[in-house]
Amino acid sequence: MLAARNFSAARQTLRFPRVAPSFVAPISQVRFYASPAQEAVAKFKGQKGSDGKYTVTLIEGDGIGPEIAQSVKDIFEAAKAPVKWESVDVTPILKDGKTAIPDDAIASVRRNFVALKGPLATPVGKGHVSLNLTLRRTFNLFANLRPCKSIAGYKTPYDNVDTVLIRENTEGEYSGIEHVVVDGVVQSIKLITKEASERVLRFAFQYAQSINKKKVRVVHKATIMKMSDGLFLNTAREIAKDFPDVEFDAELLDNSCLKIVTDPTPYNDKVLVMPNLYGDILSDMCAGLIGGLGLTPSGNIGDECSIFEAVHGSAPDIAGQGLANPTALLLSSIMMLQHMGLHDHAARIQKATFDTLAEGKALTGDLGGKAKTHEYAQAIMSRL
Ligand SMILES: NC(=O)C1=CN([C@@H]2O[C@H](COP(=O)(O)OP(=O)(O)OC[C@H]3O[C@@H](n4cnc5c(N)ncnc54)[C@H](O)[C@@H]3O)[C@@H](O)[C@H]2O)C=CC1
Ligand SMILES: O=C(O)CCC(=O)C(=O)O
Ligand SMILES: [Mg+2]
Repeated sequence: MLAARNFSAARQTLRFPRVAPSFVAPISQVRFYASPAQEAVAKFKGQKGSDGKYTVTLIEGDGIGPEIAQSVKDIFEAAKAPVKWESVDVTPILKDGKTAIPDDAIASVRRNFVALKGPLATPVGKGHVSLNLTLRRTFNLFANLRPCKSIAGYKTPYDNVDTVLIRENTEGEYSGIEHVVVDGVVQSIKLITKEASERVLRFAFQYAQSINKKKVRVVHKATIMKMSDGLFLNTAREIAKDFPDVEFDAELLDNSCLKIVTDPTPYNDKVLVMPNLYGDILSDMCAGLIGGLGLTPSGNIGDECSIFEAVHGSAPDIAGQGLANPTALLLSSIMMLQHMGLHDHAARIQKATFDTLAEGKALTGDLGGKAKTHEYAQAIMSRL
């Protein structure tokens, strides 16, 4: 028992090593999601309404979803962001025997071209397939962009983490194609296609160029999955020829994990691109380097529509208690504003957020503070 308590105390110290905000990098000017690659790949097609606002689909999600979505709505209102939310219900329906997203929700995203999404829980073992994956597939959101940057003022073992991870978002190990071969033997199929690989790899190179990262690195396990990861890697080698000014190399996934947690700084000049599950796992790992899942945003990018969401899930352990950190969803909404070309609003909200974090007076519990979700949001709003 004592050992368990000591372990828990040590873990708290490791996870929440707060110090005075001595480390202040010029992060508030950083654009998480630069637009040039977006312009090339998936230009935002939404139009302002007669009220001067863009309509954005809002999927509040499960667990902490409604709490963090409320913070984003409050902050957008305080910042006078020209956004009108259209809330939709994505409780799954059965269509032709398969789990599907309700038609109204699909129509809303198609009409608005952009959505902000809270986390959606997936039952373990039995039950419906992941609605997150279903959404990504429905709208062909082929690239999941997951930037992860140190937060000024929040001290972690590494001060200057700046990883950019791009995850193939529609197939791979997430395909969910499984069957029983015979009793006691199941098979799960990792599906990799050249078409989906090409799309996400091309996006990775374009994105690297647009944010002035010099290198693209494929993270893979083609030593073991010679055909599937082999196809992904070989496709990357082909695509790399179209981008002679971007250096290209590859690394085995297990080695990447070791190296990133040992010292993430050599990854600052690279964009990492990889099959679906590797990106899922590595992005949570990278979040751990900067203070946890409360801080990392993402964008699911497609040709037509794009959906922005936090890297984290529904956090059932803290749901409904006002303990959630809304920063990850807020940074995702900032990526969304940038995607929509609303750069001034994005920059204002981003500055207010990073200044609040750097000051350190109103932090949520995951960052070692005592503020409730709405109190932290209020602190951001007071700077707008
Ligand atoms: N894109 C999505 O919608 C995702 C959905 N999920 C789903 O979420 C459910 C829960 O999954 P878990 O493994 O528990 O992962 P999780 O990401 O929900 O939570 C992991 C840990 O991080 C903490 N955490 C997460 N977000 C936080 C925030 N904003 N502020 C403070 N602490 C935060 C949680 O309290 C928990 O201790 C599952 O049903 C899973 O399928 C998981 C990941 C992504
Ligand atoms: O769909 C899910 O349940 C999990 C999704 C996930 O972990 C992710 O998108 O990072
Ligand atoms: Mg995940």
